[in-house]
Amino acid sequence: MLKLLSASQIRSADAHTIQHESIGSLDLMERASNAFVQKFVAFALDRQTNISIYCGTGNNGGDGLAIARILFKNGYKNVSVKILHFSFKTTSDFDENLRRLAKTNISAEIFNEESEFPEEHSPILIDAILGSGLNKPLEGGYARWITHLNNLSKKVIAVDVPTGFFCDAPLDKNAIVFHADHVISFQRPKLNFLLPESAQFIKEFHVVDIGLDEHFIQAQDSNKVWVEENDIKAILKPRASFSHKGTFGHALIIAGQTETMGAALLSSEACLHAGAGLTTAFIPEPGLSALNARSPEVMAILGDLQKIEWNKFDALGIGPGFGVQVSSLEVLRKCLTHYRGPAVYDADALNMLAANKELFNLLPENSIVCPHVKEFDRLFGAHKNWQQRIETMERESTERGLIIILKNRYSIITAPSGVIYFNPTGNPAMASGGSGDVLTGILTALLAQGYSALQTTIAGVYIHGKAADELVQERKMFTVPARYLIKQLPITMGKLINSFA
Ligand SMILES: NC(=O)C1=CN([C@@H]2O[C@H](COP(=O)(O)OP(=O)(O)OC[C@H]3O[C@@H](n4cnc5c(N)ncnc54)[C@H](OP(=O)(O)O)[C@@H]3O)[C@@H](O)[C@H]2O)[C@@H](O)CC1
Ligand SMILES: Nc1ncnc2c1ncn2[C@@H]1O[C@H](COP(=O)(O)OP(=O)(O)O)[C@@H](O)[C@H]1O
Ligand SMILES: [K+]
Repeated sequence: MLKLLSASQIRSADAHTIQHESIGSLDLMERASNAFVQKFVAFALDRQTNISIYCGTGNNGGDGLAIARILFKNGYKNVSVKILHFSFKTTSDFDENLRRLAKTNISAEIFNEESEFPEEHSPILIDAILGSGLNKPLEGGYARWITHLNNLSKKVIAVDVPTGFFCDAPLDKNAIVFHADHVISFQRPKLNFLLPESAQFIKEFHVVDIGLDEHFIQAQDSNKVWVEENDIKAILKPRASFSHKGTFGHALIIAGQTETMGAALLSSEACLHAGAGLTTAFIPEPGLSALNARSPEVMAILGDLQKIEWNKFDALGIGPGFGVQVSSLEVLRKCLTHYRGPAVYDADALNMLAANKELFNLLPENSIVCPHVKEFDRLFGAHKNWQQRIETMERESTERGLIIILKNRYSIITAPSGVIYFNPTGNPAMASGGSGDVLTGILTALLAQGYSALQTTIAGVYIHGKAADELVQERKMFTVPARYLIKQLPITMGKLINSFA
């Protein structure tokens, strides 16, 4: 897992690396600029393309000047530099890179706040005006120039952080920010890249390693971490030779009503595919033929609550398509009072918990709750922004001992320990009804197999997104309906296990 750092912690990591690695700050800037260019070439395959690099006069601007020189050396001959010299202050590394640029044939123009805007013929703009040093919202000349540049509707690649974009403070939707098609960011994703409010400013971000001291970074005081594939490989265990269905637990999925039986089918089928030894679905009677037709491996308990032998099950998943009527509420109440094993609460189970706070207070420690944003706000109240939601889930997890998954592009997981995990996998092809039901099935299956609630959550959320990523990347699928996701699960899990051997 990689620790996520604030902008000021990254600055300390820069300073530490410079001090302890006998590398000058200028060399670090050169390294960062080289790393940027290595990634950038994929976005400008034609080396004849005109590229305009807009630079400020701080270190982000210094990067821009170095990038111009490195691109030129790499065969991009139509690179031009535009320096927005709005402040008398320059950094020494900016100054030195300006001297180095002067020795090349690259054209560089200087503008001040009042300058008229130059004609812009380049289809690609590189944003090296302001980076992580942003300390107040853009106004005056910066605001005027960025608004103008945004209106040109060019392809924009930002260096480290788009100009005007705060890395850590809550994003204002009316902020003036240089809108970026791609951000090539140094060493770590910045917190706000991972939150949906960034979508209006950034289409895609990429992170490049610039060789900052990883020991120093990992020792920083940050409770936010970025999950990596190796973490999942370390969690998942291969299946032992003499294992049998009893080894992998018996999962109970409580889901579905007549009109939403699909949710029960999807979650129980996902549970089966994610490796539960036995899966039983508690469903209303009209769903039986569909269940048998779709997943003959799955057993059923039909409608009658009294038939559930609670202590028979190693894991429970409740909620998908379950409804919030009195009979469902009765089942949920029974779960909370009669079932003592690990459990996942999703969808309508969460809606009922939101409407019946006394039941919410009965949730045992280490229960997994997996709301999407609407369910989250129903449970915990309205929030102004995602940073507030993160604060709430961190507090609720630590106070109640729960594991909370706030589902999104980068699903966020909070644990009773106070650690906040950001999941990297998943993609917009998953954005259709049923994807969440599959996640519930995966989580229940992992719990049944004996993984701890936290291991289950970190691995389950990762596998869910990774299966969809593989379908998009390897099979070029445009959308990934839930049933395809389910079929991919054993393949994805197999790769994660086998590549470790
Ligand atoms: N060794 C390293 O550290 C490395 C750093 N690297 C690069 O450096 C970048 C950070 O550079 P930076 O700290 O110089 O800040 P930058 O973003 O260029 O801003 C310049 C100055 O603008 C000012 N300012 C802020 N907000 C403002 C506003 N709204 N309106 C007007 N002015 C505003 C503020 O000055 P102040 O207001 O404090 O006087 C600020 O200092 C980082 O993103 C990466 O690209 C890499 O090369 C790797 C090695
Ligand atoms: N744009 C996206 N990028 C990544 N993951 C996504 C995206 N859209 C949806 N998902 C994932 O799909 C799932 C949707 O869950 P949910 O909203 O509960 O769906 P449903 O209840 O309809 O099954 C979540 O795990 C979410 O993270
Ligand atoms: K920038």
